Amino acid sequence: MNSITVSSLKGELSVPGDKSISHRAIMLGSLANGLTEITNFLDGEDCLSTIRCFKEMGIKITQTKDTVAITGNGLYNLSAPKSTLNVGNSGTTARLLSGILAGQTFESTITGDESIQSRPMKRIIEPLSSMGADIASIYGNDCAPLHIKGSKLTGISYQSPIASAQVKSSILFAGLYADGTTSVTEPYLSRNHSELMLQAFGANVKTENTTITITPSVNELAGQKIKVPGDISSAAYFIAAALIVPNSEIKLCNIGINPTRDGILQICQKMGADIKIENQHTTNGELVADLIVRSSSLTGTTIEGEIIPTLIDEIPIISVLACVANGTTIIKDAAELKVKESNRIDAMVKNLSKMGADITATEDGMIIHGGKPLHGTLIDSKKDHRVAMSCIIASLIADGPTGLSDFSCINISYPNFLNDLSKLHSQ
Ligand SMILES: O=C(O)C1=C[C@@H](OP(=O)(O)O)[C@@H](O)[C@H](O)C1
Ligand SMILES: C=C(OP(=O)(O)O)C(=O)O
Repeated sequence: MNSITVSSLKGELSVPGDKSISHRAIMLGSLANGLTEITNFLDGEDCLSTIRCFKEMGIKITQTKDTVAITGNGLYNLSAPKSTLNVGNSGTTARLLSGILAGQTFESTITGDESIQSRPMKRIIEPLSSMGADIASIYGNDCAPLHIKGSKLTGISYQSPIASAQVKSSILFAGLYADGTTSVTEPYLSRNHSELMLQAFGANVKTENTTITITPSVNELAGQKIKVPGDISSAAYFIAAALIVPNSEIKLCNIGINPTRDGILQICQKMGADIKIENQHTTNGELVADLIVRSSSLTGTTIEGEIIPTLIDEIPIISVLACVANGTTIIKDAAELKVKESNRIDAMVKNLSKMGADITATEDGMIIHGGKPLHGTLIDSKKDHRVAMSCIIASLIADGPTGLSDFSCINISYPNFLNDLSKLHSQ
C-alpha cells in the first residue's frame, strides 16, 4: 500500500510530448522523402512500438536524448517485415499502420498484447476492404492478429458511424496510396492531428465541416522538423490534481490545446475551475499554450454529444473530478470507453465505488453524485494506464493508504508520471 500525503501542489511542469502526434510523426516521417527530426517525442511504450514496426520495415530511425531522426525513402520504399509486426498495447499503431500496409506491395501480419487482440478492428477492416484492401482478422473475430496483403487501392467516400480519429486516419493514410480522392465524414469531428501533419508534410488534405478529403499527388511527402506539444491527456492528471488538492497553484508549460482535444479545459471551466491559458502559439499547425491551474470549488455538469471525442481519453480523470464536485455529473454518448485498453466505464466505476464514491455505470457513460469523501483502498488498474493514473490522483485526496495493482502500465503513455507528480508536491 502506498500513501502519498499531499497538502498542496505548487510549481511548474512540462509534461511529455503528445502521444497521438508522436505516433503520426514517426509514421509520416517514415513515408516521407528525406530527414524528419522530431523533438519532445513521447518516449512511452506505445510510441516505441510504432518505431519498432517501422524499423522492421527497413526505416532508419535513431533516437538521442532530445531528438528522433528518421530517414524516410518515400511512400513506396518500405520493405516487407521479416516477422509479425507487434504493436504492443497501442490501438493507434494497429489501426493507422493497417491503413498504410493496405497500400504496400507486400504481405504483413499485425498483432499486439492481450488487450489489443480484443479491441474491435472491423471498424477499419470494412472501409479499407471497400478501398480494395485485402485485410482479414486471422481468427475471424474482427480483432488482431490481422493479415494484410498489399493491394491496389481506390478512393472512397466513407461515412463513419463513429467519431474516431483512428478510423479516419487509417482511411486517410490508405488514401495516400489510392487512385483518386478519398474522403471520410464523421458524425462529430475527432482529433485532427493526422490532417494537420499530412498538410505539414505536403499532402493535399482538406477539411469541410466533418468531412476530410485527401487527394494523392505526384509530389511525395517531404521530411519535416516536428516539435511535439506537451500531451493534454497527460496534463489532465495534474490539472485535476491542482483543482482538487487545496491551496494548489501550478503552471503546465507547452501543452497542446488543439480545439479537437481541449474538451477537458472546457468542461473544467464549466465546472467552475480556475484555469488561465497564456502564451498561445502555433507549432506545425498545432495550438500550444501554458496553463495556470488553481484549486477550485467544482460543480457537477452534463457531458455529451460533440464534445465527447475531444475529451474521450480524459473521461477517467473527469470522473474523479466529478466525485469531488458538488452535485451530479452525467456523462453520456461515451460508449467508446468500453473498447479502450480496458472497459473504462466499468474500471472507473468499480474503483471509485470501492473508494466510497456514489457512481453508477450506464450503457454509454456514468452518473456521479459528487461530494462523498474518498477512502484509500486496493485499486485494480486493469493494466490500463489512464485508469491507473486517474486513481493515483484520486488517492491524493483520499483518507488512508491506497494500493494499486499493475501500475507499470503507466509506461504506455507517461513513464515519468510519479516523478513529475512528486516534483509538484515537494515544492
Ligand atoms: O488517433 C489517436 O491518436 C487516438 C484516437 C482516440 O481513439 P479513437 O479513434 O478510437 O476514438 C484516442 O482514444 C486514442 O488514445 C488516440
Ligand atoms: C485509447 C488509448 O490509446 P490507443 O487506442 O492508442 O491504445 C489511450 O491512450 O487512452
